[in-house]
This record gives sequence, structure tokens and C-alpha cells, in this order.
Amino acid sequence: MKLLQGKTVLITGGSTGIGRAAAIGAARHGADVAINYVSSDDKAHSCIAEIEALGQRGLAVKGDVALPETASDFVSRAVEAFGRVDVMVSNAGICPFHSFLDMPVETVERTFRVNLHGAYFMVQAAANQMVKQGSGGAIVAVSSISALVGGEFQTHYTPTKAGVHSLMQSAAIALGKHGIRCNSVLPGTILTEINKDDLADAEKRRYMEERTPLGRLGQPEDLAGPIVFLASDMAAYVTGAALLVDGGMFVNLQ
Ligand SMILES: NC(=O)C1=CN([C@@H]2O[C@H](COP(=O)(O)OP(=O)(O)OC[C@H]3O[C@@H](n4cnc5c(N)ncnc54)[C@H](O)[C@@H]3O)[C@@H](O)[C@H]2O)C=CC1
Ligand SMILES: C[C@H](O)[C@@H]1OC(=O)[C@H](O)[C@@H]1O
Repeated sequence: MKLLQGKTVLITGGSTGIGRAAAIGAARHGADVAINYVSSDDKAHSCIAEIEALGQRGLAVKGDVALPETASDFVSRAVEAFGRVDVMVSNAGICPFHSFLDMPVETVERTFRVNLHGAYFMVQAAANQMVKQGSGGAIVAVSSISALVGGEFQTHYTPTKAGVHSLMQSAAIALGKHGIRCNSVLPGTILTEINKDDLADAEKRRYMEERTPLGRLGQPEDLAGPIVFLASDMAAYVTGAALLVDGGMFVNLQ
């Protein structure tokens, strides 16, 4: 069964990692998919090629989510190409690991702007388009297990993920009357570019694996199903919810 047949799905940071897996997952479920990306044209184009190979339409729009105008541009380019927006997946994020006491101001500001301001403006732009269309919609934000727990080298990052989780709760209230559902996924540790250097430390990686009851770290594709589900009508009565997708890592205290 195809869960997103005929829908238009927008995904930020869609050329790599979790965003890319969600883009391909959405296309597999019958959606046309627009991705926002910021750096590699090649990766964005190869993602679109994969979407098109699945028989769906794809569009790549370059832009830095930290800038509010990127959000309105992304939404209007997607509407121009596909006519509407049914789903927004706010996924783009950075996590430049750094110690707390000497954290550079610019690292804090950039992380806040990309992860939190970026999500805010994208969600707002998509919601305005959905309200104009008058037939509801679904917003899924990629928060993190880090919305619930801290990290010594993530003092600038974990508040953004708690913020994204909170944004989905408030947006669910603000947008419920328009039939727009807002939910977040909270990935655990997923093997992507964002943590490649951090997990190059074999001891740290082993610790993370051993903390995970399912016995392995996540792959980007582990997020595709939960994101597609929350975006789909299967989750028609789910809003303001947060879904941990962490192999059980969070509950494993001892
Ligand atoms: N990998 C993990 O263990 C976890 C990741 N997450 C979140 O998942 C999301 C996706 O990250 P991953 O797929 O893991 O890593 P990734 O590095 O592959 O993906 C992040 C994407 O965001 C894009 N991006 C970064 N800054 C941007 C900007 N200013 N404008 C537009 N796009 C930008 C990157 O180019 C990249 O495509 C992030 O929000 C991250 O915080 C959450 C929990 C765990
Ligand atoms: C980048 C981290 O490895 C990753 O991102 C998060 O949100 C969690 O803290 C994960 O471990």
C-alpha cells in the first residue's frame, strides 16, 4: 500500500542522511518530492535522479535554511512545480561538537539559526501555504533524543532539538483548526555525516552501540518509515506527538 500517493512532500536538508532517506521513502510511497539543500549540487541531483527512477517528480532547491527568505522561496518553488504542499519535513541541521566553557559565540549562533530558526521559518512558510490550500496537511520535524537528554559537547545543539520538539507541540495547537498535524521524530544515534568524526572514536562508538537494546546504531533508512507514517493519513489523529526512533537507547539506564 502506498501511503503518500498523489501528495507533495517538501524536505529540508534532503540531499544526505535522514533527509535523503525520507525523500526516497516518500517517493516510494507515491509522493512527488522537493528537497532543499545547501551545499553539494551533485548529491542533490543524484537524490532527484533516485526519486525520478521511482516514477515520481523531484525538485531540488538550493538555500540556507538559516535565512527566512529560503523558506518562502522553497515553498513557492515547490508550488510552482507541483501545484501544492501536503507535507513539510523540517530536517536540516548541524551539530559541530565543541566543549562548553570555550564555545565560540559564532558556533552557538549558527547552530541556533540553522536548527531552530530554520525549522521555525520552514514550518511557518509551509503552514501558510497549507492554510491557503484549505485542505490540511502534515508537518514532521526531525528533533532528536537530544531533546530529552544532554551531551557534554552538545550544549549549543541540545537546546535547539528541545526547541524543535516544543515548536511542534505549539504549532499543533496553532494549526489544529486548519487540519494541519504537527509531530516530531526523535532519532537516537544514526550513522550519517553529522557524527562521522565523533563516531570515529572506536570506544565512543562501542559505548553507543552497547547502550542500544537493539544492538546496533541506526541507519538513515530507519527514519524513513516513521516519517512517512506521521506524514500519512494512517496518522490522521496523531498531532503534537514525539516518536523516539532510537533502538531503545533512551530507556536503557541500567
Ligand atoms: N545522525 C544522528 O544521529 C541524528 C541526527 N538528528 C538530526 O537529523 C537531521 C539530519 O541529520 P543527519 O541526516 O544525521 O546528518 P546529515 O549531515 O547527513 O544531514 C544534515 C543535512 O542538513 C543540511 N544542512 C545543514 N545546514 C544547512 C543549512 N544551513 N541549510 C540547508 N541545509 C542544511 C546538510 O547539508 C545535510 O544535508 C539533523 O537535524 C540532525 O540534528 C537527530 C538525532 C540523531
Ligand atoms: C550528532 C549526534 O551524534 C547525534 O545527533 C543527535 O541528535 C544525537 O545526540 C545523536 O547522538
